[in-house]
Amino acid sequence: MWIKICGLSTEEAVKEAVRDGATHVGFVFAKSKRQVTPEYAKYLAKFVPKTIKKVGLFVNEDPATITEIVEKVGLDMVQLHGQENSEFADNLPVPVIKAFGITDGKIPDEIADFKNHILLLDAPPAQFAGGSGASFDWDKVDLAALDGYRFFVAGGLTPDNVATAITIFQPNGVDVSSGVETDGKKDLVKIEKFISNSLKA
Ligand SMILES: O=C(O)c1ccccc1NCC(=O)[C@H](O)[C@H](O)COP(=O)(O)O
Repeated sequence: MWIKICGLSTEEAVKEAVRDGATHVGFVFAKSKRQVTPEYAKYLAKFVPKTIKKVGLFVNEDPATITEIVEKVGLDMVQLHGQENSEFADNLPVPVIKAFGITDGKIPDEIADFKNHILLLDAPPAQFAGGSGASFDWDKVDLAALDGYRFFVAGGLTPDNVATAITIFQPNGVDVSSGVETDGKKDLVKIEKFISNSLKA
């Protein structure tokens, strides 16, 4: 099971995620309250062993800028939260996670173009492109539409509901940001609980 802790912006939170068994850590480079500079992400990356994937989040960013940040920080993967198409993803220098907002349980037909990439099922973008803490309607999703795809479930996951999400979706991975925060800051106890509950599920 992949466990991705997203929107990390402090040394303590990165170290906690690493210590507890996260397989992926996410740094947000899009405009956001969780945004980090490439320079600071490079510093945080020093606390991430090579076995754990460092993922950079972008929203409709220019590919040259993404490539520059990938190289500068040493990112292993890129997560795209905008209207990027599969050709855009195919031309990036590292593997891609493509976020799809799920409305009324409908898995978008576009996922077919991203078969070679990893999907991230998320709440539909509203005020924010991601990281909103909102869920989508798990019960309405046609799970058969996901056959043959590698995917993370995300959107409103918490230490308390992650085991249920794993039971329903049998995903390759789970991803969280808001659900391991208290008052807008990463909460080390919640990170530990999220990871241990994911591993137990
Ligand atoms: O976290 C952000 O601020 C953000 C900004 C722009 C694009 C994506 C962003 N975050 C994505 C995530 O952190 C997660 O991968 C996903 O959306 C789930 O977030 P959450 O519901 O907060 O757990």
